[in-house]
Amino acid sequence: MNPIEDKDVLLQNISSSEYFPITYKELEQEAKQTMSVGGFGYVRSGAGNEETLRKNEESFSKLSFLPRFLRDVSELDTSVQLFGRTYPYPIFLAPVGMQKLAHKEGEIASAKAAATHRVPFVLSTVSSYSIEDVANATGDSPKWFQLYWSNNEEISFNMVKRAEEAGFEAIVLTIDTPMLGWRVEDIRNRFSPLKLGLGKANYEADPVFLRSLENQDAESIIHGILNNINHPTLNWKHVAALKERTSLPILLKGILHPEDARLAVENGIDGIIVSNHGGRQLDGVISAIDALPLIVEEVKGAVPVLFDSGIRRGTDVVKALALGADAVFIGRPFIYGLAVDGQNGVEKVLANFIEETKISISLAGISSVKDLPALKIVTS
Ligand SMILES: Cc1cc2nc3c(=O)[nH]c(=O)nc-3n(C[C@H](O)[C@H](O)[C@H](O)COP(=O)(O)O)c2cc1C
Ligand SMILES: CCCCCCC(=O)C(=O)O
Repeated sequence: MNPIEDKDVLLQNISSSEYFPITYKELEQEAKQTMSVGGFGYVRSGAGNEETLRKNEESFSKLSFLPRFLRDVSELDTSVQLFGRTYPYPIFLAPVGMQKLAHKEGEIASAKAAATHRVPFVLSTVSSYSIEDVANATGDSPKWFQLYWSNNEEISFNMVKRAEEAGFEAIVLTIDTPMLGWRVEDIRNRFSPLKLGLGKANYEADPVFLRSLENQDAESIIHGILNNINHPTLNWKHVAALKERTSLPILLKGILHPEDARLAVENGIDGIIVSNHGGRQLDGVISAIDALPLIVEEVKGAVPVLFDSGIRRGTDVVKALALGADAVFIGRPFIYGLAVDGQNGVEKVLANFIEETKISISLAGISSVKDLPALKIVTS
């Protein structure tokens, strides 16, 4: 594929009479206009003093490319192979719960937008539409399921079984959220989406969860979710038990310490997602991009290493791949696109990411995503 062959997206951006924000800051500003104060605050904010949220972006700015020239960059291969499948770009959509906060069509709109680009969509456990709703709306497009462990582990196993039956292709177990971080903005806004019942679709559709309740009225369902969603006992034994219950690849999301990466490989995990949850969990942790090379060095190619937290534009995608990530997830930027213009907004955000990524790889003198680890990056 010629990197500048498909100029439609760029031309659309330049010639369209309808304004659509391009940069992250512009997207954030536009999204703010369409969302409730509590909803926007929930998406935008990080934990504590937002040190990590800021660091995630600042660390990217400190990385500089050392590009190569006089190489033929007329053809570009952006595809990536993971778990026996080929995806057209190294860009996926991160699991983000309760997307109705951004748009009434929530995950259905985002998943359809991902499908138009054949980009994998990761459905959160606490989504506003269920596993089955999203599967029915998106056919055979690539989808993964993100699992928040339930204290009643049979609920976890049943959700994974439902995802498997609905055609989801991988399970992402989030390990950095045994409980919610200290979210100052939400406390200030008195905003608790789970207490409002915004993330209940997968629970309401789960017979094992419903059977675990004494009553099945709205209040009991929310109470049941809250009893299960904080899961401080989660440990490696649960990971082993999960492995026994599914044949799908399992990725652990939230790894920052090389030792945990080593344990993940030892425990037969299929993939690692280096992430600090977008600075929403433990404030003061290392920026995810600074943690990435440590994990890549430890894992030595034994399993794919994926990345999220702080990706704001195509050059960030290229930096993460150059530092050894096999693919990256976009979080807040696509949620802002969803808030601004539903499915269309997510499609545009993705199109802009894809175009800027393609242009940046070529300008760095590289012709294939697989060769990006050869691109030199310095800290300045
Ligand atoms: C509003 C919001 C909700 C999120 N919900 C989930 C979730 O349900 N499960 C999960 O594993 N991560 C969740 N995340 C974290 C994302 O998957 C991802 O790690 C994070 O957004 C990356 O940071 P970035 O948005 O700054 O790029 C959420 C993030 C946001 C902003
Ligand atoms: C205790 C888990 C609640 C998760 C809520 C969704 C999420 O991950 C977030 O960052 O917010």
